[in-house]
Amino acid sequence: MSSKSQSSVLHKFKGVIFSTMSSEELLNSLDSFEAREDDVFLVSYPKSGTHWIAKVIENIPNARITLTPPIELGDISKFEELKTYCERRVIPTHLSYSMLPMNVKQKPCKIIYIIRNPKDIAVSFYHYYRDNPNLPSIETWHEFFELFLKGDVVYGSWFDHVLSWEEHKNAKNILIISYEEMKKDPSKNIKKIATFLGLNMTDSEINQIVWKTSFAEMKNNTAKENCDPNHTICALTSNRNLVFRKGAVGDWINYFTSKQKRVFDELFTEKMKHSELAKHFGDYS
Ligand SMILES: Nc1ncnc2c1ncn2[C@@H]1O[C@H](COP(=O)(O)OS(=O)(=O)O)[C@@H](OP(=O)(O)O)[C@H]1O
Repeated sequence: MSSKSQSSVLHKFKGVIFSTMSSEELLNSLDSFEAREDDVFLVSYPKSGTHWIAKVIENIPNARITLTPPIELGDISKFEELKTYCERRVIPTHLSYSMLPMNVKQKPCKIIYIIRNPKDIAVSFYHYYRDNPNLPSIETWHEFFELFLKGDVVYGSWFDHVLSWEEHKNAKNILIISYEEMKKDPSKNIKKIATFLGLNMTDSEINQIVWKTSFAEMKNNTAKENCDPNHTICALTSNRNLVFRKGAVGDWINYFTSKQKRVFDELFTEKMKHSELAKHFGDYS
């Protein structure tokens, strides 16, 4: 760590590290959030592709939705702010299942859980930590790898996050979307998302969304959207330039040493041995 200490920008809530952009008061009050039956929660561990899926949903014709800022970003006034949205709310969050407001679990709110190969997440997260003034400074990939492995990063351990969703993966109101499957067949997955939300689309509308939400197109539009506070769906920065880095599958190979790969794979095999969600990564892990 250099210029900033961990404690100046981070704090712990229920054993999990959060940025001070999520106030303790807000986190303590999550259970007082009033969910609406038609709310859609867009849930992910950081760097799993949240902005991508949000953009897909925003572009579905006649969806009549409003993308809100993350539920855990800000202070206690957040819940009042969320009440002001009249349209169907799409609410992003990086919270694990156990931290999700009670009310969301009691209502038939729809939940889209996005998953991604954790090695690519680690690399994406490393760059994000390194360049984000709202997070502690990280000197090297090696340093970040050790923190990621121990879960000593914002939102905690990737393993704990995914496993918290594992037993809910077959619930009727939960849709699992994988980054790798989105990359392989965006049309199929965009259709899956629309159908899950009860919306129909023609093939030509789907093709339009594939184009509008391609990595190149989204990266090109960041300059425009950076100035628009309505496009802040990231809980850790409002600077979208930090979000659109490479958009590739398998970039981990350029960072992991063979020893790091072995250590990570051993931990993965041990922690994820009963996980069906892990199968979504196919050959990429
Ligand atoms: N359209 C599209 N296609 C492919 N990949 C995309 C797309 N949009 C975002 N990304 C990549 O997703 C990574 C960021 O994930 P999140 O949006 O979840 O980030 S955040 O946690 O909300 O900040 C980050 O991954 P890396 O490039 O590997 O760092 C983004 O580049």
